[in-house]
Amino acid sequence: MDDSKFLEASAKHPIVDNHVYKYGTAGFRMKADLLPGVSFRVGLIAGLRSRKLNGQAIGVMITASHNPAADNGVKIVDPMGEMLEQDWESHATLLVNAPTHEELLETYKNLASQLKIDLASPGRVVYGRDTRPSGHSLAAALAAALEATNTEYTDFKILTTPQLHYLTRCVNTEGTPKAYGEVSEAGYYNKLSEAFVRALRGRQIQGHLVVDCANGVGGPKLSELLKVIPKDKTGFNAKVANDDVLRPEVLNLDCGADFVKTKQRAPPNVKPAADTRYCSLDGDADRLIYYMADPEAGFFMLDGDRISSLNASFIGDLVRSAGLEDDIRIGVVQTAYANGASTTYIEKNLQLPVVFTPTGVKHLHHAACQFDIGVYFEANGHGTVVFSQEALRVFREKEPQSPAQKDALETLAAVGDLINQTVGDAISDMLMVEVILAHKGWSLQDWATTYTDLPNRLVRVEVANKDIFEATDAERRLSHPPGAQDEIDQCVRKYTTARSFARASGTENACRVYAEAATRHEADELANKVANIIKQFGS
Ligand SMILES: CC(=O)N[C@H]1[C@@H](OP(=O)(O)O)O[C@H](CO)[C@@H](O)[C@@H]1O
Ligand SMILES: [Mg+2]
Repeated sequence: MDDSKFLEASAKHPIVDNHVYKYGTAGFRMKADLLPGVSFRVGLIAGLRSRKLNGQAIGVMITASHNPAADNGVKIVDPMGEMLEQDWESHATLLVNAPTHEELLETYKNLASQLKIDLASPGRVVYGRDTRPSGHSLAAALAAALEATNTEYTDFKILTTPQLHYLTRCVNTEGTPKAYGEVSEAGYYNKLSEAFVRALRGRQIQGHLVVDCANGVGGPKLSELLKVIPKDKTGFNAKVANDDVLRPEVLNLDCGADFVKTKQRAPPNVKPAADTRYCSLDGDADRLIYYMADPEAGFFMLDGDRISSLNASFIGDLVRSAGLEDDIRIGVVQTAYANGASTTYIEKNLQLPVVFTPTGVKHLHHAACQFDIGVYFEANGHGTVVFSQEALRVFREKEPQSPAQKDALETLAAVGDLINQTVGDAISDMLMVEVILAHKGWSLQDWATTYTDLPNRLVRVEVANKDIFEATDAERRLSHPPGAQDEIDQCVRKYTTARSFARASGTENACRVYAEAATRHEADELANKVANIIKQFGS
């Protein structure tokens, strides 16, 4: 490695003084003007990680998802499309915070020797970005680090986050028995479209679907996909809404999955009509929320918990029809934010085990991989279904004993291709929901009647230092500060069926309080009481 080349490139991409950076749940995410130096340094760490993993390609995605247009973020993707391994988050934090260019070079070399990485060995990085205007210069800063360290790279330009995860896995499995797909954006569309047709098995999708794309990257990408989906074979009639990517100021503004979930209403420019299905993606197309205008209830939302239980119900039935119920273990993974009614429905009605993990999809994904088929979604609509290699092999190779078994096995194999195995993917999840509704012959109303949500409230509480709040038991209880959990427990005990917890956010300097109770009034009251406890302990 050429030290002077390294220092010269680094000097052109300084970090901003007096700012402490931390690799969090969503990588490094903040105002875009703080990020060029960070992006450069992420290039360094991605190159190191690739070299550590024998030259397998590492992915980097430049996006700030549902945040405003002025923000951006840089996130690292491991070879199979998973989130960066946890130990490496602290390496990334260490490297990004090196105060001078010389100290950066020293930290880089120290990390390499500590982790036994040969800096002369080949490294490879692939990257993409969402539609934010700042993405272009952040990609250039990333490329500068890759150039300076002789790391091979491919710029896949504008992509959804899940597309970048898909491509990372494709690059690393190309030409092997585990080949995940063709290494191109077109390959992604063809794979989804083909699996969609196969999963429908001749069924026609009824009615219309309006897709709010949050004025983000999902808009143009969904339009590309719709060009290759055969309408005659699927009946799929989707209209793309909020797909203006030329005006950055409208990105995620009064639209998108995060807006719909947190405001519990449709985007003002989408006026739900009866008999039409609606869904919203977020700014980088990895979250999905469905909704409708119910003739009686008005606006009605079908969130990540509903998408999760719909998938679990469908896949559970298929596994039974295929005669595989004794061979394949299906499990559902949720966080403490999942509505208690969904958990009860999955355990009691669907008879499937539910496991809880801390917030953040990396935790859910990991837990889901412990099952042969693991279904995981956060309530906010981010999630997917993961199939073990063994399960996929059984679907292909098991000798069917009846036409019904054959049908179920073929549907399961198609579903395995349709669902993005690398990460939650709003576009792939949406096709999956459409397939399931077509199979069940369900409208959104039918889907909505599976269970009734418990009234709930989520409150954000500003505190001086959120880090004094430490959680345990899948973040359902506070271990610190001492005494806080006792007070929460006392509060909750005053209600007959209620649940509440508080935790420090992993993405913002604040705490979140969640409460669930038998009535709307009780849920609000409990959330406010617990929020007050957090304020007291946090001041
Ligand atoms: C209650 C909630 O929705 N929390 C979100 C939010 O995490 P916090 O750690 O709560 O800030 O952002 C995460 C990243 O997008 C997402 O995984 C998570 O579900
Ligand atoms: Mg997102």
